[in-house]
Amino acid sequence: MDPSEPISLDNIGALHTFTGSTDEAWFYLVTVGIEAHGGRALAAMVNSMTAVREGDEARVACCLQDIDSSIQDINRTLKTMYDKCDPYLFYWKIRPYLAGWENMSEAGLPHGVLYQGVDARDQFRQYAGGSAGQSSLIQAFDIALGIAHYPTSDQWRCIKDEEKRRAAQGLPKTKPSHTTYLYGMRSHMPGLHRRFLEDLTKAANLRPYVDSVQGDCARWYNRCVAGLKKFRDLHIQIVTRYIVLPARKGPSIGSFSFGTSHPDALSDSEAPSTEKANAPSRLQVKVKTSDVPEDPLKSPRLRASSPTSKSGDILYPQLMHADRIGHPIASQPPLGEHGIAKTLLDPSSEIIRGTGGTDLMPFLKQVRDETTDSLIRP
Ligand code: HEM
Repeated sequence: MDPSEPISLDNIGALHTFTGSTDEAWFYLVTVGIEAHGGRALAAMVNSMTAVREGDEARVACCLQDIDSSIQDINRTLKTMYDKCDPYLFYWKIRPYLAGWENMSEAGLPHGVLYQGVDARDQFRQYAGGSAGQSSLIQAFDIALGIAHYPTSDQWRCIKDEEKRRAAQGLPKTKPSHTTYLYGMRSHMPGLHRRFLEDLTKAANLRPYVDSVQGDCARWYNRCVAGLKKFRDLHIQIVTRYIVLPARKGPSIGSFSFGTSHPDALSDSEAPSTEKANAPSRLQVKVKTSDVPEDPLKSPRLRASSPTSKSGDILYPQLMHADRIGHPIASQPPLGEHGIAKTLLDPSSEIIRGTGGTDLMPFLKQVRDETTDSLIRP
């Protein structure tokens, strides 16, 4: 980056990537570009809250206008993902490095990954993969605008297990508002970002104020909410192109490429419904639960190897069930046919997981709809 120039997509580059591809670099750079546009919105959020406390209606409207303009820039930047990041390459080549190993039992990692030689005792660890769900910027918009999120049914199941565990250990129950996936992602943020979100939550006063004064404030407030809803619509379209469709299609080269039609061609109504997104796949391979070891310590077979050849394919090292010395296990369906996002143990459910382990389409749609719910009615 040239420090004398502003942070923009033309002025930043990636020093390191897993794959050495420009597609991977672009995936990170677009995210950075979005964060850069968000900077001025953060200042406007804090400013607007002070203005509310001082009862300065005109200033509140002005700050909301700044927030709106930053969201518009963010949305324009998000759309550029298609320009230099190919969905097929993303799903099959880049994403395995980002997938993580938390809530990934369905992908064959019921206990996470065995860390050997890291500390005295070899143990399984579970870590969520990298996701821009860990962006403190987007959560800051939600907090400032008073947009509330709730656990999904999928998360409730995890919460119930967690509650049982806590009860067994005599620990108090978790707080409901602290049990959403988005809240959990805060533990992956830098500490100061997390603290900022906590402080912002304590200070948040915009929505009730705007609701009481209406007028210009409500108009700009609703534009901000509509902008954030648009962000989530665009993001759902991206997830459809980059995860849902490749996961459904399987690794046939040429299925998606730079020839992919522009996202604008995929209208909101064309974004897949939950039912469509979860429809049975052509490449679905049934796996018996009995095929999967109860205790992977006794039967480890999830070591890296090749999905396509015995000698190993360095493009997809994480995608193959293999024995301890890396020989593919013939009776296991190679994860390479599905990608790490797909459920394997319960093909009838056809859940597609995000890198954070969410049942992603229902989750993303719920978050989008919760955004719309906070529009202020006159
Ligand atoms: C190829 C591009 C992208 C893909 C495939 C993608 C995929 C996903 C997935 C699967 C999730 C669900 C959570 C999980 O389990 O990981 C998610 C969440 C999220 N992503 Fe992305 N993402 C992409 C780009 C971006 C970018 C550039 C941003 C910008 C900040 C972003 C922001 C978010 C946010 C904020 C969430 C949390 C849900 C929400 O607040 O709406 N994503 N993403």
